[in-house]
Amino acid sequence: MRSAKDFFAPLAVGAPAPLREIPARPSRAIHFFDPGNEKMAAKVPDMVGTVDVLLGNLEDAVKAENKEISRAGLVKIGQSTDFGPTQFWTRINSLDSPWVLDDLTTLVPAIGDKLDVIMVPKVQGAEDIHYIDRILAQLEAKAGISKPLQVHAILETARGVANIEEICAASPRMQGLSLGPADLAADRRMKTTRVGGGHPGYLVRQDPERGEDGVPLYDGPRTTYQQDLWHYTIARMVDACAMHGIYPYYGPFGDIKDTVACEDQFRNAFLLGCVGAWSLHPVQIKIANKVFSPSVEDVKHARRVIAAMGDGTGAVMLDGKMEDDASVKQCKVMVALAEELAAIDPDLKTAYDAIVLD
Ligand SMILES: CC(=O)SCCNC(=O)CCNC(=O)[C@H](O)C(C)(C)COP(=O)(O)OP(=O)(O)OC[C@H]1O[C@@H](n2cnc3c(N)ncnc32)[C@H](O)[C@@H]1OP(=O)(O)O
Ligand SMILES: O=CC(=O)O
Ligand SMILES: [Mg+2]
Repeated sequence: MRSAKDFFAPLAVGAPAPLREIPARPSRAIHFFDPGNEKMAAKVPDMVGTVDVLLGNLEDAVKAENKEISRAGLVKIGQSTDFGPTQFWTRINSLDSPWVLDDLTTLVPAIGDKLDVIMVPKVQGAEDIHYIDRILAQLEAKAGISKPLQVHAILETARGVANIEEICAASPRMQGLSLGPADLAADRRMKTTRVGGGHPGYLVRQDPERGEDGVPLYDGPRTTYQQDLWHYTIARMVDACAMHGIYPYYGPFGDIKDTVACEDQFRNAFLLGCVGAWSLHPVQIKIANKVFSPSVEDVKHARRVIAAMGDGTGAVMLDGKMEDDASVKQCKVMVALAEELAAIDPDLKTAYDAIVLD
């Protein structure tokens, strides 16, 4: 572990100084595209400004024989696109793969000044982040890059979950974590074959009714309630990220056609503290943008509480409910997010500006 005094020192002579704080940039949808797929790649320039993050994916979902084509496609897109307000990320291949070294040594010199964040899959522990941290510093120094690249780790191994705090704390480059439910399910030997989302078998059942003699009637009808397979991991990820000042994200939802369940999964993540989710198909961008933007009703309520609370101390009654120092802090989280999003999303700005406090 590095000492506190050299934590923010560059790891290579000539590399940019690490960031002291990770900027809170809107990232409601991290939209995945394969830069080697001509049809998808052709859509990228027109998607700028419609999505918070465009991510050129080089890892899983890119066939082994296409890895070089996708990498070259990403360089071309990076060099020829003006990303404006949209962040530009990539997901590199895993650290044990034959492609990752070429990913890094190609991408950083060619488009390192355009890339905001490098997503690293299958991170197991701090040692993986330390490896990336040093090599990025060397490549940034060689390429004369002035803005440090940030690093995002996918939480998709059991060891990664066990080491989550040390991963978050491993480098000042750490921007956030995403849940990777597909690889994590495989690594944990969970018995779901889905890419994220729920499972009808993971449920609790209503207690049986009792007869007049008090004996349970086990053969009567009983409602079942499907539970969230990912609750524990998402909550753990949110705490680790909040503790380290970085950002948690829900990952992929593979049932592209089930837009309703996708919205539910994203909303659960939003309510628990995530700032965004992955979009695998254009249809999921709209869902993420909606879910991860506070509703007009929530922003209105938050503003009313803040107004009613004056200096933010004490307790008041509003609509029959007690509000105090703690609830005003919750409301400030909501309003701060609304303000960040309004700054980049004109429709949201109009909707939030139209709020009139009763
Ligand atoms: C577990 C994990 O690691 S998840 C992360 C890795 N997976 C990914 O990145 C998957 C990314 N997405 C995809 O590959 C595709 O969306 C698929 C395979 C899921 C579905 O693809 P398709 O069957 O072609 O979808 P569909 O027919 O609805 O596509 C409609 C149009 O949107 C385009 N499109 C589909 N997905 C995307 C995308 N992610 N980005 C941009 N355009 C897209 C298609 O090229 C097609 O274009 P066209 O109208 O010009 O023909
Ligand atoms: O990479 C994502 C996953 O779910 O696996
Ligand atoms: Mg994965």
